[in-house]
Amino acid sequence: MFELKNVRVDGILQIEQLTIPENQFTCILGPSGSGKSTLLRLLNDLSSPDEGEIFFKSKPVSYIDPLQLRRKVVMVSQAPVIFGGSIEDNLQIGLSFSGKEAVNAHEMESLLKLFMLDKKLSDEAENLSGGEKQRLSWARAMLLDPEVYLLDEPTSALDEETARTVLTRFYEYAQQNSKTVIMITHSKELAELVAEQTIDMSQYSIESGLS
Ligand SMILES: Nc1ncnc2c1ncn2[C@@H]1O[C@H](COP(=O)(O)OP(=O)(O)OP(=O)(O)O)[C@@H](O)[C@H]1O
Repeated sequence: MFELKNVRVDGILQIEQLTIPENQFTCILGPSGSGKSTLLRLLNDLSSPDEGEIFFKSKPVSYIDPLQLRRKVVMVSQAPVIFGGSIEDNLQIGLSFSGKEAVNAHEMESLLKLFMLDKKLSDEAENLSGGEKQRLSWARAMLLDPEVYLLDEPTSALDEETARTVLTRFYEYAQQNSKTVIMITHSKELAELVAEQTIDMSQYSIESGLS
């Protein structure tokens, strides 16, 4: 699904060749500062390499309209993005940004259940805890039904049990719907739970001392 060739981000990353397969769950592991988020941002053109090329479905990312690319390749960032208003507003806003039709309350409630969010759609999103906001942000991405999910430590603010349950459910959804998932995690245990392959960033990090 993605191929990186001779990619260099000055002072951060040097990747001669890396392939990330379609319809699989890939986990990115590596020490803090090793360039995991930088790699993820390259994949949906939120940043560009100083050298080299990234291909999405054999097409150079630099030739694809960034908005079109980001409809197919959706990022759930480390710090959840929450808008003013209710939980429902926060779920629908992603759809309206991308010109998609609104979903009904039943669909949104099922999603809250999947993410173990015991809240009403009318509740204020700003009042949610950090871990709840993280899951709301993730749920919003799911409504967009992208081909690829880029997840930057989506369970970092969750307790171990909730992280395992939510991730297992998401894994099952991804399997059933042939989604490609690329997830950064610091947890080897979570990676073992869901990863079909792992990328160890130490080998690509210019800060060689990190490995
Ligand atoms: N826009 C930027 N300009 C300059 N340096 C940057 C920029 N973004 C990231 N860096 C640096 O690049 C290195 C890699 O950062 P990155 O966020 O990709 O690491 P990471 O592996 O995701 O770290 P963590 O696990 O702590 O989130 C860090 O040293 C960071 O300070």
